[in-house]
Amino acid sequence: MAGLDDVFGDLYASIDAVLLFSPSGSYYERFADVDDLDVIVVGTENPVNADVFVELPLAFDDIKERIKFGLEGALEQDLIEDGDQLICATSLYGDEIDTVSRVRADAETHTGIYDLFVKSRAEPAVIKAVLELAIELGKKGQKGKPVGALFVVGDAGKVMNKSRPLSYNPFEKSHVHVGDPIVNVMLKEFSRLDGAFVISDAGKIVSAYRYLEPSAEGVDIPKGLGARHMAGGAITRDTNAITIVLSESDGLVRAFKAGELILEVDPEAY
Ligand SMILES: Nc1ncnc2c1ncn2[C@@H]1O[C@H](COP(=O)(O)OP(=O)(O)OP(=O)(O)O)[C@@H](O)[C@H]1O
Ligand SMILES: [Mn+2]
Repeated sequence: MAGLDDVFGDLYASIDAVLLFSPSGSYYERFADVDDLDVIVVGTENPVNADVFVELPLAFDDIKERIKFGLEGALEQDLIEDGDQLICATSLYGDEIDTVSRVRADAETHTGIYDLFVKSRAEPAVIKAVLELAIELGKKGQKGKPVGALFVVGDAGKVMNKSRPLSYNPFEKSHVHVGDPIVNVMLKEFSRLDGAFVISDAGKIVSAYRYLEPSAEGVDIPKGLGARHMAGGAITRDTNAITIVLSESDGLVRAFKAGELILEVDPEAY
């Protein structure tokens, strides 16, 4: 009788590496005995202490996004090469790995999502904290109503030079950083009001209520989005900041870098 290997064996025949998405310790250890196999662990954290690790900024509910980010990170770190045949083992239905996909590494589908976190001026942890905040704000809104918000992260001096205050700056003399629970409450309160938050490379909140005045020439943002997104996109071309924008109208969180839309996530999925 033919075994299942005859059918599913093609899936893992002559692959170049295995990407394990958030494996448990025991699952990861089972790969130690497999000869000549490159194992890459991908996840928001690395509790198994894998030497070869790609960090995800988010758990990515959408499996395609998760794999895309993992591959992009692995390519950037030179762990895999364009054209490599890979097995991605991840979880779809629960916490355990239950899904195996065979994919080909394609350097051309580069979205910039890995660069956004790892190669921006601001610290990756700061960008991640702001992204989480925007997602949380998008999920809950302000007293049940949808809210919009614009966070400019990194290169704060230049961003301040390309913007002006709309109101008094509640962060003027404070030394507060993103990620601090108190700050999250404050930011949510202030996000009801106009303008942008300006955050430094290290996560210090420099200002709220900034009206951005970048040159928007040649900046392309998706149709249907307005001034907040235009300003949010354009400031990332004029400076080395990245922006995270929560839309009041469609509820999505978007990230821009170098004038390009890099990431679009639905807060409801997290
Ligand atoms: N240049 C700017 N700098 C900072 N904030 C801005 C700027 N332009 C607009 N905003 C803010 O964005 C808010 C919404 O503007 P608008 O509806 O035109 O943007 P949008 O891109 O459609 O965003 P949304 O999807 O949230 O509606 C404004 O009320 C204002 O607070
Ligand atoms: Mn609008």
